[in-house]
Amino acid sequence: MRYLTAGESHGPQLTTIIEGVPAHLTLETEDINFDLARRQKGHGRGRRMQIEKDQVKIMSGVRHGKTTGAPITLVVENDDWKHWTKIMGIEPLDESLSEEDVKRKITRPRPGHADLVGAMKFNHRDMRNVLERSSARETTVRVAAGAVAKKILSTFGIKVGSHVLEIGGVKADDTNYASIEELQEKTESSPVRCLDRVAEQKMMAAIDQAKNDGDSIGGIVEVVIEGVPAGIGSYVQYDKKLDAKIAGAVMGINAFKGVEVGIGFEAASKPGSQVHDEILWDEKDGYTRRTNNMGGFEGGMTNGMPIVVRGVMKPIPTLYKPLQSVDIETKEVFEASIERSDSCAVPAAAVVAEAVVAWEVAVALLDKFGSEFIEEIGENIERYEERVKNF
Ligand SMILES: Cc1cc2nc3c(=O)[nH]c(=O)nc-3n(C[C@H](O)[C@H](O)[C@H](O)COP(=O)(O)O)c2cc1C
Ligand SMILES: C=C(O[C@@H]1CC(C(=O)O)=C[C@@H](OP(=O)(O)O)[C@H]1O)C(=O)O
Repeated sequence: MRYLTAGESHGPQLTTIIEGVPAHLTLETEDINFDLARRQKGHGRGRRMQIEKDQVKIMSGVRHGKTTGAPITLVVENDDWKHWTKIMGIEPLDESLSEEDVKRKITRPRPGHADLVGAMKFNHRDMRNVLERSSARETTVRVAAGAVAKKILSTFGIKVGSHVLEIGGVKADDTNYASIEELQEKTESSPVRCLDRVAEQKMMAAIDQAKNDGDSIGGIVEVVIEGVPAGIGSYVQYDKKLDAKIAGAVMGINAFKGVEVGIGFEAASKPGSQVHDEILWDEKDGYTRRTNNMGGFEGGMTNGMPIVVRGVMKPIPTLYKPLQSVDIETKEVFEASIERSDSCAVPAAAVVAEAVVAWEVAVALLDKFGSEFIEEIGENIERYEERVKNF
C-alpha cells in the first residue's frame, strides 16, 4: 500500500491517491471527515482554521461504501482558494494583470521555514513556490490517508489513540487511561487533547501567553496503537524495521524534531535490568511482557504489546514578534512580519501523528497477511494468532 499527496496550501485542493487498499473494506466519507475535523481543532490555531471546514470527496476506488481494490483518490478542497485565485494563478501569467494582481511575490524568507533553502534548490525567485507546498496544510490529506489505514486496522480490532504530553514546558502529570476508548473520549473533550485536566488549563494559559507575546510554543505528543499482532515488520533488513519506518513517518510531519519509541531517550540513563521487558506466557493471552519499556518493539518487529511512540514538535516558526532575515533581491536586512499564523498546533499535530503511525502499521500488516481482500487478510491473521499463541 502506498500513497502520494499533491496540492498547495492556497491552491484549489489537496489530493491523495492511495494504491493497494484491500477490496471489501467498508469506507465512508464520514470515517475520513471525523479525523479531518479533529485535525482542525485545538487551542492555539490561527484564523485559517476558521475559514476551512475540511470535507473529503472520495473520487475513485469505492463503490456503495466498499473499496474495490482500485486506487482510491481523496480530495479536500481549500475554501481559502477563492481569495487566492490571482496570486496562485495556474494559467500562464496574463500580461494584462497589474502588478497589484500578482502581488505578494515573496522575496523575504521566513526563519524556520523551507523558504530560503527550497528557493535556492529549485532556483525560484518567488518563494511562494516553496511556501505553498511546504505548508502543513498538506497534512490534511495525510490525515485522510491515515483514516483509511485506521479503518483497515479497526476491521481487525486494532485501535489507535493519541494524547498531548507537553506544551510549552507544561507537562501532563496524569497520563493514565483504562482503554483506548477512554483515551479517545478524554482527549476529544480536551481543547489541547490532554488527559490531565489541571495541566490542560496551564497549557492553554501558556498558549495564550505566547500568542499575546507574539511568540509560539511547541510540545510533545504520544501515539498508542493496541491490538497489533506480534511479528509485524522485520529484523532481517534495516529498511524493513517497522520502528524505524514509524520514526521516519513522525519526523516527516512538519515541525517535528525528534521521535521516541517506548521509554526512548530515558533508556540512556537506566541499567538493562530496568529497561528490558520480561517475557510471560499464559493460556489466555499467550506471550506477553511484564512491562512495555520498548513501546511494543523488539528487533524492528511488533511484540504484541501496545505500540507507544512520541514525537516532539518545535514552536511554530512564523511569529508576530518579528525575526530577522534578508531579502533575496535587495540583500537588505528586514524583520519578518506576518498576517496570520497558528501560535500552537501541537493538539492538531497529535492527530497527524496518529495518521502517519497508523499508516505504517497498516502497510506492515498487509505486507505480512496479504492485501487483496479484507476477508482473506482476516483469516490469515486469525490462523497466525492461533499458531503463535501456543508457539
Ligand atoms: C498541524 C500543523 C500546523 C502548522 N501551522 C503552522 C503555522 O500556522 N505557521 C507556521 O509558521 N508553521 C506552521 N506549522 C509548521 C511548519 O509547517 C513547519 O515548521 C515548516 O514547514 C518548516 O518545516 P520543518 O519545521 O519541518 O523544518 C504547522 C505544522 C503542523 C504540523
Ligand atoms: C492551513 C493549515 O495550516 C497552515 C499551516 C501553515 C504552515 O506554514 O505550515 C501556515 C498557516 O497557513 P496560512 O498562512 O494559510 O494561515 C496554517 O494555517 C492547516 O493545518 O490546514
